[in-house]
Amino acid sequence: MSNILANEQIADRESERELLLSISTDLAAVRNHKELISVITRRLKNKLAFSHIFIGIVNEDQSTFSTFVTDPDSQSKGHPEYDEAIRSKWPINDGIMNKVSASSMPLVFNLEELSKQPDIPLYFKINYESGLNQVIITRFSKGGKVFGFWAIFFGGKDVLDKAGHILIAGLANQISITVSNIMANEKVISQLEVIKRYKKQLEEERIYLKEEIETSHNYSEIIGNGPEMQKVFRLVSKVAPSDSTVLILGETGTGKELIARAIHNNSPRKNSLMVKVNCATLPVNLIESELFGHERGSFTGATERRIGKFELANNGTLFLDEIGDLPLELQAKLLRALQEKEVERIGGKDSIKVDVRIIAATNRDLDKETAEGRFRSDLYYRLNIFPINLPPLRLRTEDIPLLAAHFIQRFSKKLGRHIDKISNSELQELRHYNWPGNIRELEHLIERSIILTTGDTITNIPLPSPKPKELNQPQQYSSLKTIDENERDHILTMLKYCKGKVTGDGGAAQLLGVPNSTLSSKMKRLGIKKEHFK
Ligand SMILES: Nc1ncnc2c1ncn2[C@@H]1O[C@H](COP(=O)(O)OP(=O)(O)OP(=O)(O)O)[C@@H](O)[C@H]1O
Repeated sequence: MSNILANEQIADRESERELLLSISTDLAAVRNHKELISVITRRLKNKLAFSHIFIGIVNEDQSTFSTFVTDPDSQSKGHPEYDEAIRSKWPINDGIMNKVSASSMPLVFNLEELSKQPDIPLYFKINYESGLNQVIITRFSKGGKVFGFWAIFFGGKDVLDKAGHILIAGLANQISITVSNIMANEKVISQLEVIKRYKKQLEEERIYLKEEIETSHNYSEIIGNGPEMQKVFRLVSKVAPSDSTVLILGETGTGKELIARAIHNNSPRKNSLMVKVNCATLPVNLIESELFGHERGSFTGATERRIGKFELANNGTLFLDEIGDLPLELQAKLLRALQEKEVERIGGKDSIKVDVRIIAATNRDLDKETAEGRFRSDLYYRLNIFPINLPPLRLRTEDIPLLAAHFIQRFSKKLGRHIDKISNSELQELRHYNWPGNIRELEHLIERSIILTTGDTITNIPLPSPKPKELNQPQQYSSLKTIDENERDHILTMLKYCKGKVTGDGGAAQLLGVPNSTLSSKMKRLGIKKEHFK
């Protein structure tokens, strides 16, 4: 008789060993939660006759645990509190899990008895209320640290003998290895996601830089032989080697960005980036994110984390173009960043140290803007450390022949033409024109002339013609007026001359050599309305 028992026990152990061996092969192939639950239910449900299983993982706080997987066919699924139960975080120190944590063997609990406790965790309560009677819970541990739990719920009572407990302990060991592999796998996947996001961001930055190089660096030659520009060049060479903040002032198209690049390229920061931010073209919240960056989800539309131009310019130069147009609420934030030399991304918690040289530019009269409360005086003082005034082209007509030759050479090469001269009479015309759009206007006019010219000499420059008398008189620009006032007067003169035509052929935007949108925004800013010029 005892021999028969011994034989049966030997046979049972054999079959358990086989089960452990074969399930370990299946578990080794598991990659995710779904496959894990599928192997456990497929291989063990009949053998152990359980009703429901649950695997929980200890959270980073080490004092709570959360669901890792549950049996999708559990009979407790219909319970009204089931969803809440599997979504919650549970304290380990609940009188049950802390006991399991301390035991190397599975522990058995009677759900009916547990349910009599006033503070029974919801998870046990709903399983009891769903008709389950017993739960066997085993800890998962690694390197002496408990990192999860495996709970097996049964409908009957006293369903497992000692051998069953030993089998569960053995299985728990194998399942814990699989769970830990899945967690490691998920960590790698999420890190890969982060790397992918960084890669995307770097790609965006690369595109930004490429565009910047294509649009600006090719045009880095600065022409200017006359005394006005020579004075500017002397200032540039004095200030470039230092880290001083520079404020470049001048009308539109006078070459402020070109000078900013020259300062950067002649500074010790030349091997890092000069990053440009146009403070006039973006709405407030976008400029803030443009300058300081944002964390993912910090505002609607912030689907990715993005670094700001301050960070991008670290160790280099930040060129704040149209600084006079920066909204007041951002002026305070900019001032703080300049003073503290650190920035905070929108939605971020930490400050990031930045080492950035600032060059700012504007065509506004900042003295007036400050006096009228549109520009913070403290920010103005902070920026106005080394001002450089760029003269308008009408005050340095001696540079016109060289500039014209420079642009003729550039555009005939670009357009594949062989034009290398301009007739004397046309050159005289250029010298007498008033250049409201300054060098940019000259640049555009020469490009247009090259397209229209058939021989090798430009004989006709499509200057606004017949030129309105007043446009040929530089003295109309009063040095007593502010840049804005002069600009307003000039735009009005042009609009009147064009009989109120703002855009299109022969319209004021074309004659001023600026895009339609630029003229419209200038008119808005300077308060120019239809009734003023019609
Ligand atoms: N001294 C110069 N020599 C050669 N090209 C110049 C010079 N100054 C300006 N330019 C050219 O004129 C155009 C306008 O210059 P830039 O964009 O630097 O002007 P800006 O003052 O920054 O204008 P805005 O105020 O409208 O931004 C550019 O294409 C630039 O290359």
